[in-house]
Amino acid sequence: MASKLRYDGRVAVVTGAGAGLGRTYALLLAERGASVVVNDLGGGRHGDGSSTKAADTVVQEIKAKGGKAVADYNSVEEGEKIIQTALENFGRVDILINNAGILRDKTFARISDQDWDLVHRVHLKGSFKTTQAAWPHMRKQEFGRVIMTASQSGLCGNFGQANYSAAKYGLVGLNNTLALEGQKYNIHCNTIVPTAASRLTEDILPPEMYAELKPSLIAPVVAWLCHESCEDNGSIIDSGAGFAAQCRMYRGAGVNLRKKITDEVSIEDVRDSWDKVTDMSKATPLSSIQAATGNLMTVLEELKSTPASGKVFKEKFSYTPRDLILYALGVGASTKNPEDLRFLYENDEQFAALPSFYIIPGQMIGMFSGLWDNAIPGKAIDPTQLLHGEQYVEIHKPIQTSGTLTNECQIADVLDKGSKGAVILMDIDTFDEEGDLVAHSQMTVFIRGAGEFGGPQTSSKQIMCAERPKRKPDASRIQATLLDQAALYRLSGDANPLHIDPNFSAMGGFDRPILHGMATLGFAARHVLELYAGNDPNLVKTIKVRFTKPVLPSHTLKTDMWREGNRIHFETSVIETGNVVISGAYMDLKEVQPAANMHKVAAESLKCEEMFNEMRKRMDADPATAKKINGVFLYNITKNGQVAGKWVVDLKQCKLYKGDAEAGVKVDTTLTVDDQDMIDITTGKLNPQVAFMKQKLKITGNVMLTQKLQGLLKAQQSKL
Ligand SMILES: CCCCCCC[C@@H](O)CC(=O)SCCNC(=O)CCNC(=O)[C@H](O)C(C)(C)COP(=O)(O)OP(=O)(O)OC[C@H]1O[C@@H](n2cnc3c(N)ncnc32)[C@H](O)[C@@H]1OP(=O)(O)O
Repeated sequence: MASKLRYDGRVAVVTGAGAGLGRTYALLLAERGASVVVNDLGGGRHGDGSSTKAADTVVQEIKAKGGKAVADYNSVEEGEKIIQTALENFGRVDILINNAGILRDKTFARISDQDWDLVHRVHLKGSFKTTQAAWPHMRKQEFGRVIMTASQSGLCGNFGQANYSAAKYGLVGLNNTLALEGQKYNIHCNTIVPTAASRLTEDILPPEMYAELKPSLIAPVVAWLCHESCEDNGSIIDSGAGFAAQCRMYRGAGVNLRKKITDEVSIEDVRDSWDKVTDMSKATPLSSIQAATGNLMTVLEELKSTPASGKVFKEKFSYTPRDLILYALGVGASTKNPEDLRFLYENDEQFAALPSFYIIPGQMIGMFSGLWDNAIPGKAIDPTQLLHGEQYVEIHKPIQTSGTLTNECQIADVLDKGSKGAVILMDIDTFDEEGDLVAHSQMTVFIRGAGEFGGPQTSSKQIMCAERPKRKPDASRIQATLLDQAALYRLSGDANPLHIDPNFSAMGGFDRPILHGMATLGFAARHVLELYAGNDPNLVKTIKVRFTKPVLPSHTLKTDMWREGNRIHFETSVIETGNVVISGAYMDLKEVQPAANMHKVAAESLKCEEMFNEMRKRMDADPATAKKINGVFLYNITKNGQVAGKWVVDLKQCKLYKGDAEAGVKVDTTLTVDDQDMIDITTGKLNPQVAFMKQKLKITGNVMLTQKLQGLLKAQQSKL
């Protein structure tokens, strides 16, 4: 067996050592060689009276066993006198066990000032006075072991002991700080939380338990804490009945009540986060004040680099009929379709906003609110790498044709798409002047190269696209965009230079400025509206799209549609490239109203596409002929002579462009396409527009006709 721990040469002061725990400590330490000051005022357990008997008896006991001890009868409130006794009798003080205590139990309402003060004076002030008197001697000798005596009544509370609990918990605080201040002088301060049979507990604990709570089962724990080889400092040890355990203050993982460093905290924020505030499942010990406050520093640092998620930005957006008309023009509404007058003419009986216009008020606010600053932790947003990723809108109430709307925008989430980029989800609620919700939108912005910041890859807040049916489209609509489509669209508020400035778009990696995603969406949504909602904006409930490839102004858009109940799935591609540019898209309608001319519109679109495809096939099959021909104009002329569509077919590149010279294609000939048939201009039967174009562009050269075109031409010629 290892040698017994000894305290030879050590001088121990034990307060309240006349009975109970104090007496047992004194006896044990003396037995192991310490010289002991047995302090006891000899009063009652309520702090009344005094007598020398208690201390004297213990001193005699010690001496009878051959130990060294001296009695002290001072009150701990005069702790300096007790320490003086140690110095005078033994020349030093090494160990101080602050054990003396009294009770003045009363329910809180009945505690008098005297009850309160007396308990505090004995426990808290007494420990302070005695320890402070010993402190300089311990510092000087660079050794000290101090014990505070707390209680479960302090740690947990106990009915009828408010004064005692407060004093006992106060001793824990005193212990914590003395442990820090004494450390460098090898003064260790620890706290015992005893549950023992003593005169303080004899009528509090049940008799069967009282018998088991012998002070002698706790004394070794205290003695160990007082030994020079014990390195604990600041520990709080709960002990009783031969059991001992460290107690600690723990703190839960907690929650940041603010979303951004500039935010304030509201009472509602606290209420809404309360579950997280009080969750102790991931609690860790509060080991030091540095660790505790250091954690707050970490929280602050995180806040500084946290996206503005959660912060609501409010701003107003005013518009007039002019804005609705300009927007409609920007997304391809045209007077050539009389049905479109309701979006283009303020005196039209049904004049209204296009459904996709409901996105505009919020999008503009979102773009300029500064909400994006710091959106991606640790990354600055490079505007040249920013692309509109997805868009959702849910229309709740029709807007007037002019007015002021209020938008509330907030970042819903920021997603990490690894090496591809970051995705910012922004939610926007738009309210009218009556405070009614007009629309809820979600705008998704893709920032290329801004990923890998450790964020989530997906979000439950993202409104998802829907997969289209696998069958062939139920209907399709083709419409060419203008070369100046982006220049026109940007007048609706999105002045992003990506859509107009060649230098800026080059920095973004594009050959020339690209079309706004919202312009493409506007075209596609109009196509669906026209074919499935009778061009009635009031039938539209929701629109959702994903922009999958950029569109260039002058590209020809083809929107394929699939009806599934009141949901119209759609997908938009660019005829010239074959690229799908909008996917996973849908429009939910209150009810479906197929266009009266749907069959015709769809057939017309398909005819154009078919023609184009035939030409491409022919080009592939006959490259020799193809070499001789640069381009062909295609005109879609309605019965009343209006040009409903015009394209340049670049036969070299096998691409179809919006039909004017700026597309950069040398045109060899022009074909006009009637609603039904086609006319070869070489017959001389030119309509005025084609003649003008031919003259203007000085068209000469070969005509290349597909077999189908030749057939149609023959039929037409025979009619003529
Ligand atoms: C403050 C200012 C606010 C500004 C708001 C907008 C302002 C406007 O002026 C800007 C515009 O209008 S830009 C024009 C319209 N948009 C476009 O042209 C973008 C077209 N899309 C693309 O080029 C690619 O899809 C591309 C590049 C976006 C992604 O393609 P890839 O890099 O090849 O990525 P991919 O491998 O397909 O997918 C990687 C992960 O990202 C998700 N994802 C893909 N496309 C997305 C899109 N469009 N939107 C949202 N998420 C998209 C994928 O699902 C994938 O995620 P996961 O790995 O989790 O499956």
